[in-house]
Amino acid sequence: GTAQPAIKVLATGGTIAGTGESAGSGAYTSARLPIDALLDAVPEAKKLARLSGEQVVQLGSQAMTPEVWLKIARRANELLASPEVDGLVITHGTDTLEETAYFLNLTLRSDKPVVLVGAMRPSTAISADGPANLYEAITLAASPQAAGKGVLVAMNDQVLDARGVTKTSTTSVATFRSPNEGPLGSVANGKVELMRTVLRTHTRTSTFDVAKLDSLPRVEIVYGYAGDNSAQIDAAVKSGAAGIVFAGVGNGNFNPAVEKALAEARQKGVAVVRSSRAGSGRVTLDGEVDDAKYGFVVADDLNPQKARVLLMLALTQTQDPQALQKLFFTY
Ligand SMILES: NC(=O)C[C@H](N)C(=O)O
Repeated sequence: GTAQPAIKVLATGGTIAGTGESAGSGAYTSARLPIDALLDAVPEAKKLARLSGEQVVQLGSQAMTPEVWLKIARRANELLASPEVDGLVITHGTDTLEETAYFLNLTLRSDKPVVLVGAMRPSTAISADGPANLYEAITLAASPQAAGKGVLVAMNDQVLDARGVTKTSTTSVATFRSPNEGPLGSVANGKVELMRTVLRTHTRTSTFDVAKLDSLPRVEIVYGYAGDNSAQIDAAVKSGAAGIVFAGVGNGNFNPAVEKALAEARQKGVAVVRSSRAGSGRVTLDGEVDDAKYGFVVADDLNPQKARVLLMLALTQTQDPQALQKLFFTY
């Protein structure tokens, strides 16, 4: 028969590599088990693919940074360029998994499958979800159906796209959802069923190039609320941020004090993107805000943390509000 696909598993830490003192308690430390121990927990996966592991970093994803995104992206691009590698699985903490997934979706230059996976329960827990999730991620990465769809996430039997996926529960194993478009399909019992595809630009046809980047422009997220006094926006501008993503109320809205502070930020050359704290839906150009007047950009349906990822990369190409807006309608 045909040779099994060669799947490389890159490990970065998270609860999937976590261990606790006892199976029944919630207390544990993430990012402790090495990649070999994760693979040893799913011997069945050897029937699906020729597997090899590599530890890239070892951290709880609450400690993830843009520098580490760049490191993972560079290593992933090297591996994807090799004829010896047919697909990648990346183990990752769930807290910021969506940000790394979207960053890689914008910066990996390949049609080969790339699947991120994590766990909500540490390896020592009763009904740890890590081994099943890892088995499903390997199943997905070994499937031709996963090719050309951008970076994917496999968790709890679902396949989600990097752009849409977000963590919605602090503790549930069903934490990952795509609130606007839903999952792409399912992966369970060794079978992949994808029901839709991804139309926004990603991976191979993305124009963002991490090969020449040592760092990314700093972008702050500011959260809107009733009675918002703009203090956080002023602080972000004063600290020298290149951009601000405003997690506005409703359709990316704000009160007059915030409007004034964001207008002043624009005058100082700070890029301003309006996203929403609402959790789903898109921020539109035709709502209550005159974006053209100030040179604000709308995040479309990217949540604030995803909008920040795109703005960091977009600012490496342009600072022009119209060009930035075009990127937010493309990726
Ligand atoms: N479930 C998890 O993986 C949570 C952990 N704090 C992390 O993101 O690394």
